[in-house]
Amino acid sequence: MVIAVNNLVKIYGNLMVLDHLNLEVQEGELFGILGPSGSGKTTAVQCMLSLLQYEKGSVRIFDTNMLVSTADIKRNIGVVFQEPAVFNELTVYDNIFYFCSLYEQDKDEVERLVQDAIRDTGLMDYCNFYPGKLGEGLLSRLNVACGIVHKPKLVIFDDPLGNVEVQSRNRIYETIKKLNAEGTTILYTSNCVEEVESLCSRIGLFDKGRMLAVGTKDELKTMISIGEKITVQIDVLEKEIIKKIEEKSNVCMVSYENGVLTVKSKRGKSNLLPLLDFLSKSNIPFGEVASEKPTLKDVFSEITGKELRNVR
Ligand SMILES: Nc1ncnc2c1ncn2[C@@H]1O[C@H](COP(=O)(O)OP(=O)(O)OP(=O)(O)O)[C@@H](O)[C@H]1O
Repeated sequence: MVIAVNNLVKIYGNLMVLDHLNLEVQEGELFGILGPSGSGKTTAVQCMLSLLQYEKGSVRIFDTNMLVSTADIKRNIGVVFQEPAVFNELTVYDNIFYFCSLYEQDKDEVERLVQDAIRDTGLMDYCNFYPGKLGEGLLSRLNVACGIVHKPKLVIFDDPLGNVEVQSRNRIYETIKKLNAEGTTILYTSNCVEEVESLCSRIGLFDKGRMLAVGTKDELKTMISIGEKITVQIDVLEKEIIKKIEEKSNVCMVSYENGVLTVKSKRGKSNLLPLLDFLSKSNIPFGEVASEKPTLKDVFSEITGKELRNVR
């Protein structure tokens, strides 16, 4: 176990931000914490790293109690927050060099690690730039490079991307996947479903400071009742027909808005062919048809009743 969080409680005034949080991340995992804005993700990360004090509970990282004074395991942890933590008076190269030298004394080794980080984050053409001259995407890449340059065994990314443009976003995803493939354990927090779904091997659905469900994306999708979502374009649909569709076995939700019929059905046999057959027999002309499996967004909203942000 690389991270073991046990019954963590953090209170601000009357607000219990972390409500007996439990979390286990195993060696080699790319574990995602998916939760809406304000659910307590950053607070959880800061408590885990002993950057914040908490009321109750314990945090063990690499089998050691994580305390403010626990300096020796910090060498093995890299942290990337969304807000870039770099020096504006140092160039891109010097920033990465500085952060690496905090952990590594051997100059040649530092040089080698810095070159690796520059290559992995695609900053080769920007080594002599100052952070103030970089756009948001490149600044984010520099922030990542500074957090991972010393090749820690665990990297924690706390919603690192904000509104970063696609090219830098994809570059950072590639960097994270490569780190993980090389054996680095990763904890990644986000409120973006697509991001967590495509990156993470195991995901914890998180709200109000609690872990609601944990599993692979496929495991999480089997936890809800919806098995299939069908959408059909129909210009005009009478209420009577909608009622008949609602009455069909296996159907759990029907809506008709802006010329689109949506039918959600329970797991089991697909409803697609019977539905199209029913529409044809009822002489209802229809256009484009789509059938999709539930997404993590559906899982989250069924468990919490809340919507999560989708693709950025
Ligand atoms: N220093 C503080 N004092 C009081 N309340 C705080 C403090 N820091 C955070 N909070 C509150 O704790 C809750 C959780 O905040 P936190 O930043 O951990 O959430 P988050 O999930 O990381 O959100 P986001 O994705 O927007 O960063 C919020 O309601 C926030 O207002």
